[in-house]
Amino acid sequence: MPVATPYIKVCGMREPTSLAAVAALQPDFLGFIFYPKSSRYVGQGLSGSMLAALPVGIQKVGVFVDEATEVIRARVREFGLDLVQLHGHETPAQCQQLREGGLEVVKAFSVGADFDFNQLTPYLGHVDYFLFDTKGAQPGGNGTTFDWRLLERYPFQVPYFLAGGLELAHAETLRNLRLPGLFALDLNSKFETAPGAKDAALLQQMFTELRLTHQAS
Ligand SMILES: O=C(O)c1ccccc1N[C@@H]1O[C@H](COP(=O)(O)O)[C@@H](O)[C@H]1O
Repeated sequence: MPVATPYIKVCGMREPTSLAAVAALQPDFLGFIFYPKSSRYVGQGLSGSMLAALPVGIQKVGVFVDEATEVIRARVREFGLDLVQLHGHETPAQCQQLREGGLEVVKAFSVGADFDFNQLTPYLGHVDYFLFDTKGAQPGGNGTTFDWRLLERYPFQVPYFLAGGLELAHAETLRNLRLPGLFALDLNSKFETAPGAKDAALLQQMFTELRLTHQAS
C-alpha cells in the first residue's frame, strides 16, 4: 500500500530571485530566519509584500532563537507568518502565549547521542509540532545529521519535522524511513548556492526523489 510522503519545508530564504524560483517548486513550507547572528538572517532582504505574493498553499515559517514574544508577534504581523519555529530555550509558557491567536508553534530540539525524550514532556499540549535538529555549535543550520534511528523510539503523538544536514544523497533513505510521527523534512544549508539563496535545480531533484511513490514494507 502506498505510504504518505512527508511534507517538505525549504528553509533559510532571503534572496528574492531564489525565493521566487523555490516557491515555483511548491514546497509545503518556506522558512525565513529571524535570528540576527545567522548568515541567513532575513534582515532588510525581504519585505512583507514579497511574502504576501507567494503562491497560496505555501505556509510561511519564521525561525527565532530566544526572542521576546512581542518581537516575534511583530514579525508575524509584518511578514504574515503562519508558523514560528523556536530554536532556543523557549519555555512551554512562551509557546502557549504564541499559539493564542491561531499561530502554530514548532519547538526545535537539538539531538545528540544522549537525547532524552522526557525533556519534551512539559511542551505537550503547548506546541503543534516538534522539530529534531542535530546538536552543534550553532542553534541551527549546522549542516550535520544525527542518527535518525533514535526517532524509532519517539513516544508521543505530536508530529515532527526532521532537520539537520539533509541532502540529495539522503533521498532514498529518507523516502524509505518509517518513523512514528514524522511529518515533514526540512531542507536548508545543503541546498544553498550562498547563504540565503537556494539551488532550485538541486531542490527540484530532491523533491522528485522524495515524492516518488513508494510502498509500505
Ligand atoms: O539556518 C540557520 O542559520 C539557522 C539559525 C538558527 C536557528 C535555526 C537555523 N536553521 C534551521 O536549522 C535546521 C537545520 O538546518 P541544516 O540542514 O543543518 O542547515 C533547519 O530546521 C533550519 O530551519
